[in-house]
Amino acid sequence: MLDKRFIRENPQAVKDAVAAKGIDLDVDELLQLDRDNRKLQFEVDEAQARRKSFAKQFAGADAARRAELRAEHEAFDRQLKDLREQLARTGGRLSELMLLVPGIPWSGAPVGADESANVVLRTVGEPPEFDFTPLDHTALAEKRGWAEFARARRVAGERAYALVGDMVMLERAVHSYALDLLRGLDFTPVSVPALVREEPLVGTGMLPKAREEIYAIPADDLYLAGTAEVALVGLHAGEILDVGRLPIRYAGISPCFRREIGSASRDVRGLLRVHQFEKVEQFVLCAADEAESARWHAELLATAERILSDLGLCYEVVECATGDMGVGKFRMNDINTWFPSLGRFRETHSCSTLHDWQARRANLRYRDTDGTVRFAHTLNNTAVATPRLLAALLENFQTADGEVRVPKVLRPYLGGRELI
Ligand SMILES: Nc1ncnc2c1ncn2[C@@H]1O[C@H](COS(=O)(=O)NC(=O)[C@@H](N)CO)[C@@H](O)[C@H]1O
Repeated sequence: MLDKRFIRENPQAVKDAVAAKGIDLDVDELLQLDRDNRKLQFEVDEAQARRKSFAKQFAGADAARRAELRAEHEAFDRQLKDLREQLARTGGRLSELMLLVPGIPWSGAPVGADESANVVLRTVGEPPEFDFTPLDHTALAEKRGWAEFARARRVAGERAYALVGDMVMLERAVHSYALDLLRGLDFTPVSVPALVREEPLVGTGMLPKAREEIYAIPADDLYLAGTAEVALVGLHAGEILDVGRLPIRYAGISPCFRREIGSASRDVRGLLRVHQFEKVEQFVLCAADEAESARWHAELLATAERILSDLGLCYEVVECATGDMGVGKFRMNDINTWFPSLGRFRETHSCSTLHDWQARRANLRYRDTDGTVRFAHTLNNTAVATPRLLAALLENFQTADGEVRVPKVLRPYLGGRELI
């Protein structure tokens, strides 16, 4: 959400963002609704003031005059009721459109309709060379009995999987390593609900836009969140935080659920695109200062790069285009990791700066040193998301006889084993 005053004063900037992000929103309709809404609000306020004067006139009037005043009063009340109904309709429509307004993308974002316009900023490490024909992660996991696909699908339908044996231990090792690393950076681990109400989904920007991607549980008016980011944004919603508590840094952990309607035919095999997965999420809530947000964006990105470098994986950092970054983003960098079976890089991390776009929706505020109450800035990035990252580890570190070399940083979590 943007500030209405900003939209009134910068209509072209908002229209440019709408076009660059491919949003279906008529900014002129919104501005007209805003004018109508303010005019109606003024008329209602004025009418209510006039209504108060009736009581005084009534008190000093004789019987005949009172009868006249009563008739006027009834006509007047009908008119006020009608005004209030118009105001409610206009206000409701305006609130709907305000939720569609995109965040203004930063000037360095490539302008383009989708990820094909993304620009690779740097590639780090080298794709592994094999002196044998490497297996893809699905074949390797099945060969080693590390995953159940067919049986899991009998239980949970398409894209379901079960991790078995050492794959479970590897997943926990990856998460524990990421959590320990984040704790060392003063991020507080928080295990958050994946069962959430509608408000934090609206606050994060997942609703109204991506409703068809979210599992809903209408019997309880609940939803399954696709990322811990939702609960982390919602955690302090409605509070006014003391500026001394900022920046709030959370390492959020939760299962993540996604219907993947938009990708129905893609990655239907294996562990790359599933309906339920586990993620450690980097989340920052900081003061409303662009330099502060830029600093945290760089830190969150560097931490994800450090994780991939520590794991020994080859990756590229990408500047996301306006049409790929999503409605609320100011800036988004993806990190794509090398997958030998694909012979290309696939996204494993996504780092975003949102300035106060989420905070306005979620009512996330803080009291500044001068006493001013401001909307905060929020940022997020993946630390690790499994099983997609496990698939990368299996494929990149497999040996000719189907074992997997354990990255040094994970060995302490796997009883010191160098091979699984
Ligand atoms: N359907 C899925 N199956 C497996 N992994 C997924 C799926 N969707 C996303 N991921 C993993 O989760 C990471 C983050 O997802 S994201 O939507 O890009 N971004 C977020 O959720 C942000 N909150 C940052 O984590 C992705 O980079 C990918 O590694």
